[in-house]
Amino acid sequence: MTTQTALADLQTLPVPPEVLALDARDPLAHKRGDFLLPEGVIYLDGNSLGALSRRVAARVRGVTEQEWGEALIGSWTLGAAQGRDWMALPDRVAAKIARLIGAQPDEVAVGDSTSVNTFKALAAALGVAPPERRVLLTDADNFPTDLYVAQGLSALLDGRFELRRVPAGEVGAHLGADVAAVLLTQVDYRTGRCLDLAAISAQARAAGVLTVWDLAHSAGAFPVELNAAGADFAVGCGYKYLNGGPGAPAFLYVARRHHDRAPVALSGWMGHADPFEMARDYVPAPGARRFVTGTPMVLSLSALDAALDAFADVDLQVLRAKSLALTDAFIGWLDPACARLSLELVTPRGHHERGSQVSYRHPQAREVMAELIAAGLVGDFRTPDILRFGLTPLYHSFADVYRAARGVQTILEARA
Ligand SMILES: Cc1ncc(COP(=O)(O)O)c(C=O)c1O
Ligand SMILES: Nc1ccccc1C(=O)C[C@H](N)C(=O)O
Repeated sequence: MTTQTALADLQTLPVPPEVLALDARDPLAHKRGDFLLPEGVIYLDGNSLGALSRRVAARVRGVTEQEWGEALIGSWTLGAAQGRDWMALPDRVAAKIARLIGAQPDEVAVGDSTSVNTFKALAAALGVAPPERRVLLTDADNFPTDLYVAQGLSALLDGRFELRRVPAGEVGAHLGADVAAVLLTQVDYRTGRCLDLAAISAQARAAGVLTVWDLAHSAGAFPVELNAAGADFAVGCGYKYLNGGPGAPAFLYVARRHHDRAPVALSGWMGHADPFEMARDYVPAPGARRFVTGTPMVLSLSALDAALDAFADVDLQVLRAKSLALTDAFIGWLDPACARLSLELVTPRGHHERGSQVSYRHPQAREVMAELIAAGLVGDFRTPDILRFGLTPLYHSFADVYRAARGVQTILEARA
């Protein structure tokens, strides 16, 4: 039997009653109906590109056809009166994201990519750090864009800051008197390992080091408490767990205490206190809005705005509990077969150390993932040997996860 045939009926694979019982008790089960997931696919890649929700599809149509097509320029200038406040979109979206990351609405700026916001955050952090601190500390295995942006900024600043890369687990030991800021991604994109944001932020603060958190794999996956942790800066993606769509605008968090001191590296007119005054000199808008650079990306901001409504009635503790239950279940269903199938779990088993994904090492990970995807089980391969499965508590059922675990097992058994 080929693996394709073995997996042909994955979507309809019978699910044991105890798994169905988990779905029957799932307080978020009704959320799945909000999403337009393709037939015949089990999609475990919401940590790369979140799924399309119905309200996003409808909103994008409305913004395109009515707000743009019919009202044209009026949607900028007459917007508020007609409920089409394009100019206020970044702030409206910021307020929705703020709730998910434990921040105040005026501490969040929305727009640009995560990479660009990482640049803004690092420049702001280095700008408020005491001048004698000359090291920018980061995880040696950080996501590439974080490393590249840090390298680029360090070069731009003529090497005034040394980029020091250490293993994530050793960051605490490197928070010395020469360190200005530390850039960390909370959830490792390969392994799904989650750093203790509160503990590290507290430790950094005690050492006089500013924190810059990349929440790409955190925001919308579980509650983040930036204010409570005393975190300084953070960035994150709009298109992963927030489901804002491909290339969705990203966010930047700047703690209030830094607003009036932190330099705005990309000081554009849309972060000006009064853009249409067309003044010669930059005067920052109040709060984090000053970090918005150019014209709001209306189509993609509208999509993200609509996508975020899926979270409006969601208790984030419930979201976290379901995420952990899903990842626990997936790990548990595959555990007995791991040794036989050369799968090595690289995601931590401890709840406090886990994001919302499960990753395994496998010697033929690239080929295995290609087969899984061809069979309708979509996860990711990440170099050099990682199989990665993103579990999203808003739209996954325990039945999906059961079938996915069976699918992985079937493919690997057929190869063995
Ligand atoms: C940790 C992390 N940071 C940043 C990014 C992406 O940044 P950008 O949206 O600028 O491509 C990703 C994924 O693409 C990521 O996983
Ligand atoms: N933005 C993308 C564009 C194309 C393909 C993947 C991405 C991802 O986001 C990858 C993700 N950051 C990851 O953790 O692997």
